[in-house]
Amino acid sequence: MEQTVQEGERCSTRLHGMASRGYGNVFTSNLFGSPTIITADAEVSKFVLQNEGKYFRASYPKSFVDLLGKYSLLDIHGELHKRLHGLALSFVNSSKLKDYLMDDVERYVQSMLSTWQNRVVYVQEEAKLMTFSLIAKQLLSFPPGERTQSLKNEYYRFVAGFFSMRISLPGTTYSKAIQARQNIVRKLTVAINERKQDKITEYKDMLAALLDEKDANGESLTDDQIIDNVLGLLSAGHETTAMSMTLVVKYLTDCPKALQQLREEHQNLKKKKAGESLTWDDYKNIPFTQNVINETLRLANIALSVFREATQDIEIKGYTLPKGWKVMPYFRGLHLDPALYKDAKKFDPWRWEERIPSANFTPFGGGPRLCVGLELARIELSCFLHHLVTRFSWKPVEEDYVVAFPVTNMKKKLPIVVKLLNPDQ
Ligand code: HEM
Repeated sequence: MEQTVQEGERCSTRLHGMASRGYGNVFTSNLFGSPTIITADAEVSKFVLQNEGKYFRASYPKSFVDLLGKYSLLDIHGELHKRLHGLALSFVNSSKLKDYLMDDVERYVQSMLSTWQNRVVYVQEEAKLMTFSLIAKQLLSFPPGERTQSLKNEYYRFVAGFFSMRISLPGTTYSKAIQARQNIVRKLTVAINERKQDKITEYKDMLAALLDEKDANGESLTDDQIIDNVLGLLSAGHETTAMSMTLVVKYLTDCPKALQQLREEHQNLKKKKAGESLTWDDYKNIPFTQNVINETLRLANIALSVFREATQDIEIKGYTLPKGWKVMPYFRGLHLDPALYKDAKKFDPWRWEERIPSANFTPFGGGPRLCVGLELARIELSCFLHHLVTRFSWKPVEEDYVVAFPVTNMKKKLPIVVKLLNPDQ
């Protein structure tokens, strides 16, 4: 029987209230001032993701668009989206990962971990610092140091604006974020101009790819388009991975059996010595590590949801989703649904030994907007885990817990103390 989803019909009206209300459902709310359908139903969510461009279009809150810019991947559609999505994807495809991006990851991970002994380490802080430096290197060839640091400082004022009230009065978080965006734009304009004057053509970074890009008529991208895309990748590509690194440490701390099995998998890799790099072949040969990563992504739900809008009335599973309504596939609801995952709130990497339907697991979204950096993220996590578990043991300094809204964070930034497994190394 056909149903039209009515406002307030089911469940909660506040996102963070949903965790206690049961899952596997379609219900409505009013978010960011718009009537919104929230779906934690695998079939409906998959339909929404797959039909991007047909019945749905990405539609992020105004504050996101103000900050990321009108040419960021999140807010472009149709042919331009297809072209720039393809370009971003080609920048982090498997052959580039294998040929040189994985080497960067190895270097940056090892450099971070080399400073972790004999002090309290706030994993969340360190991971964010490292992944920011890494993406700044991969996008812009910025070396670690002053230039990256100054970009990072502006970035953190900028990112604070995403979930703030859109109030443009002096001193508000939002207007500080807009100011930070302008500062970042200035820095990126300098980088573009330097590159245009530079005779060296050997850069292998995303900026080089964006500067070289031409459409069918031979037209290059404008500086505004390039800047918004760099900023989009900078935002999409580092805190997500850093938070996954942080949470995997938390989950392994609480599950010694998984830590033990993970450590053995890495120690057994062709009997590697601690400190030796993880190679591409190793990466393809660590199934338990991939299970740990999947389980971390499932439980952590770093991307809580994505934002879409129905472009026409559309019926799915007996529901009519009205044209113009916002639609949010809510990944936390999906990934913690006890009907889909037994003991859904338990960290259980062994559950991945059974096949789990792809519609039930969408940490990277799906359809035409599937995350372009998913393999880079998996490699960063694999290299991090490899060096962490083969070189160190650790203990939490104090109890810490996950804050899940509006973005996932550890309340105390996950303080740990780290010891070398083998002090003679
Ligand atoms: C654990 C880490 C990550 C998670 C959980 C994650 C999650 C997601 C999700 C859910 C989307 C879909 C957005 C939508 O449909 O509207 C997405 C898109 C995207 N991600 Fe990631 N991501 C991660 C890492 C990365 C990395 C490392 C990069 C950098 C290369 C990256 C770049 C992007 C880009 C550019 C998009 C936009 C794609 C488009 O709209 O065409 N992500 N990501």
